[in-house]
Amino acid sequence: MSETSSTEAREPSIPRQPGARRTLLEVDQVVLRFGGVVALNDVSFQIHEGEILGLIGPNGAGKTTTFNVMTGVFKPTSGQVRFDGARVSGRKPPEISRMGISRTFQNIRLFPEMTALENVMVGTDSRHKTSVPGALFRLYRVRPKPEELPQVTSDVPLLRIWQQVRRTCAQIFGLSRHILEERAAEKKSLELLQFVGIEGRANEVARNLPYGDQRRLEIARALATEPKLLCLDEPAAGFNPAEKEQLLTLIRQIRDRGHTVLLIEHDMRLVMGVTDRVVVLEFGTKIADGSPDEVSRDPRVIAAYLGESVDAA
Ligand SMILES: Nc1ncnc2c1ncn2[C@@H]1O[C@H](COP(=O)(O)OP(=O)(O)OP(=O)(O)O)[C@@H](O)[C@H]1O
Repeated sequence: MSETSSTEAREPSIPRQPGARRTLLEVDQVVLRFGGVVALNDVSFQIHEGEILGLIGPNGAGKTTTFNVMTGVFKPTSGQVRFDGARVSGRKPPEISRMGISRTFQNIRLFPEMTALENVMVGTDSRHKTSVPGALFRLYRVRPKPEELPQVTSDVPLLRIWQQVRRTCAQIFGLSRHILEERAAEKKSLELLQFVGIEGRANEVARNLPYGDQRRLEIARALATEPKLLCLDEPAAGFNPAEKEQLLTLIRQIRDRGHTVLLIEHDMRLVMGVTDRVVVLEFGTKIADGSPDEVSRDPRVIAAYLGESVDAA
């Protein structure tokens, strides 16, 4: 399980109301200034374990900036973010990823020359135990499980003997932990490609994939880090209605796999259809926090969306 390396920053556990879900992430009075621009103005909200929380607001409201503060890209001017009882603010993005927060980007950021499978395998790296020297020099050997041993399958006598020798050596001397981790990563990555519905594209180079598949691939890569909290930044951008419908189902399935989800999205039908709760920002300030139904009837939210009802927006 992801555990922070330093214990000194561990905060007292966040109080929990009887019967209430555990608070997984807490944004606490966060202010972020870029020179004279106040991008986030005393923003506070919580994300509960197992929920799908929508983060909405008009353009420039501060949604992506909130993601960036949560994932360590920006350090808040004041206030802090706590995740799973530990302070996030001030940590580097890779460390925050290991703590269990993962994200996708508004503008897709894949490794364009790598295959879909390789892109997802990169995501599994943060969970590997073997260091670079350990991998290069095969420093660590572990006793493999029976199914991990080299198989003896050939009918050609000489080849069969060679396979038998390899199997016996693996039984006696063990196998490189790096090799076993790579094999497990490949298996897990293939399963994730299947989960997001693009297993047939595993060996295609990412830049050649259709746009919708690139978005799904980003989600698979983010899931490969085994996040407790997955942050999706406008995952439906550029999707047609049928693709949005599939995405809605996928987001629910992600939650059902045990991940908590934070969703930034402009498509209100999607937000209202999939979220349990919605936080609304306007000009860097939180103006509403409630169920999709409550928020869509909130006069301040309606005014923020230029007088239209949220459904219409
Ligand atoms: N690196 C930066 N430097 C200066 N100002 C920034 C920076 N990043 C964001 N801002 C400003 O912070 C404010 C919030 O921007 P942000 O991108 O978080 O909004 P958003 O709600 O995600 O908008 P959109 O829906 O258009 O993506 C905007 O005024 C933006 O110009």
